[in-house]
Amino acid sequence: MDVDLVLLESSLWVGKKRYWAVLTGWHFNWTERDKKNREKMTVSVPVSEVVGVEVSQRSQSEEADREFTVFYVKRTSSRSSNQLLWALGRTQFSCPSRDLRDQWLTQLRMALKTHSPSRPHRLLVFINPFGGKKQGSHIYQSLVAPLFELAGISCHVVVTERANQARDHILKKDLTDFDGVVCVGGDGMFSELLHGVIGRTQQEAGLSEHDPTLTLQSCDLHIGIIPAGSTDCVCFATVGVNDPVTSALHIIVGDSQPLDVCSVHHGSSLVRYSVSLVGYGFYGDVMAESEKHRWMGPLRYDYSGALVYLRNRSYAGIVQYLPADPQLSSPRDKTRCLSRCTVCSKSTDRRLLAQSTNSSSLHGSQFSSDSEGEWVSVEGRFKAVSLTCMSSSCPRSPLGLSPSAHLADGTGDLIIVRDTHPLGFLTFLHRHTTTQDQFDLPFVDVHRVKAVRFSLPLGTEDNEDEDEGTVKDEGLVEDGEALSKSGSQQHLAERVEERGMTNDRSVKKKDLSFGLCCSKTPSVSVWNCDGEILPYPEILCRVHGQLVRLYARGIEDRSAPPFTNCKGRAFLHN
Ligand SMILES: CCCCCCCCCCCCC/C=C/[C@@H](O)[C@H](COP(=O)(O)O)NC(=O)CCCCC
Ligand SMILES: Nc1ncnc2c1ncn2[C@@H]1O[C@H](COP(=O)(O)OP(=O)(O)O)[C@@H](O)[C@H]1O
Ligand SMILES: [Ca+2]
Repeated sequence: MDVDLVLLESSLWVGKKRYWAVLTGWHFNWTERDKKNREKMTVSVPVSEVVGVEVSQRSQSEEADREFTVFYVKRTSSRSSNQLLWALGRTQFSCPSRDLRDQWLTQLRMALKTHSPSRPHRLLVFINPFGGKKQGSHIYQSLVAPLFELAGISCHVVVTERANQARDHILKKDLTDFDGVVCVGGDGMFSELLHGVIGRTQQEAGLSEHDPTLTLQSCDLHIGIIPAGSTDCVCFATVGVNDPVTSALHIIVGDSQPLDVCSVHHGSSLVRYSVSLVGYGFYGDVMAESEKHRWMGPLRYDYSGALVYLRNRSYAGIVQYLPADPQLSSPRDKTRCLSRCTVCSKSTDRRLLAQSTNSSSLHGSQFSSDSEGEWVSVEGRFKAVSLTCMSSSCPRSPLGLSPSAHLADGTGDLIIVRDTHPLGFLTFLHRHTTTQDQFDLPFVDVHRVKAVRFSLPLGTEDNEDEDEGTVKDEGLVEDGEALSKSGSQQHLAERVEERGMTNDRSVKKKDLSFGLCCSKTPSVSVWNCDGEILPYPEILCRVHGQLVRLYARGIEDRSAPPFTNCKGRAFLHN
């Protein structure tokens, strides 16, 4: 166990008040002392949450030469939503002498280096100028860049000019020197970084992303998200709030949150990765519809949601799933995955143990779905079939698609909403916006799973006019191009283009939502994969535990302070 040794202590002044300041390896505390030297309130900042230390910016004077300012993470509540935000706290201290000020500066900076070693020094930042309300560049320049500068982080900034530029950059360019990659944008922009980072890591490890049975190499390069998109679900579900300053501070302090990732395959090819939503039926139709209304900004989802709801469609399908171990957790256990989650920690322990006992290392080893248990099959008509690796909470749905899902337990939650009357489905949807249990409905089932397969019943008219065989042999599909292993790429690319399967969501494509104007009700829907539309109804999804790491720490439990008062005095949380 680490001993909290005192590195430096002295009397310091803040304004006209005198404090006794103590720096240990882990905390910087300052306690007010009254004239009789009695201790009053203590403010305590974990060293890991100190953003930076500066000498006084005031013009040179003897007084200014004795001052230094400490910048640190300060927790506040948002007035409108009562969510926990992080802001920049600052306290200016005055020392009895310049020598002592220099000692404080040296010791604080040294403590930061030694006790907060995972901080990034150099970041590659991608800004999508068209995401959400098109505020990405402004948000970065006005709120984030000054904080990174204060923390001594140097950044290479790329303002994207096309979809997939960020992904391609990460896949192809030299990234030596970068500690992490950051996106300023929405879930689509995050997805670009996700694909870049996972793809690059597998290339370097010599692993094929196309084989769903292979255990992929987990990625070292961290991903940061500055929310500036429409849903910003990944940020909300991993930080607890969509606030650029809060996210920038999590990046600065070098937080590290492992995240489960689902790989989505069609035939023998990887189609995409997902962390939040792989959804068929309602969510697929909403995404397809919303692309026609992108000009509305984030409101396009509310509008399209209402339109799709009114269409009242359901789709036939066969859902098969591989259940996760029910002893470990359940999607109905009413728990929440919070910072330092024990369910996720146990999953980390199991992974470490597996790595240490498997001499050939876990990575690259085969996931045998046979030895992983029995597949369960459900056939029927569904309003929606969704798989999420995490809660997928977002401002529209503060507890999310699956409130008890875990960020890093190696499982996903499969939510099956069978065909029901419109009012029932409305109740289900509406419960996403309240604290009522959306799974406590007779037409809804939820399962914690390791893998899911979806297929169409024999004889279903797949509104894809062409032969399935051609598609099956082709590869990873992105933005209308087939990044494939083999096959008639041009043919597939044309088909994808025709149906509007594109990653460039700012470009309006041909209607693929089979709107109200069509006389024939479609028998198949599309998949919404973290906001991208997939060109195949028949897919296989596999959850990869803790495949990537974000600059986040999960949602902080407001009832538990981030540090403990070991000396039993009255503490004021910063
Ligand atoms: C009567 C009230 C109905 C309210 C329904 C609320 C259900 C909300 C669940 C939202 C889950 C969101 C999961 C995240 C998905 C994102 O990856 C995706 C792309 O986001 P972005 O790149 O920021 O545009 N967003 C969606 O799929 C939006 C779904 C909206 C459904 C109404
Ligand atoms: N410069 C650009 N022009 C057009 N599309 C872009 C650009 N940069 C990124 N994109 C794409 O825009 C899509 C949506 O971006 P995102 O930042 O997620 O915003 P939103 O949340 O509003 O959908 C992403 O899928 C991304 O690939
Ligand atoms: Ca999970």
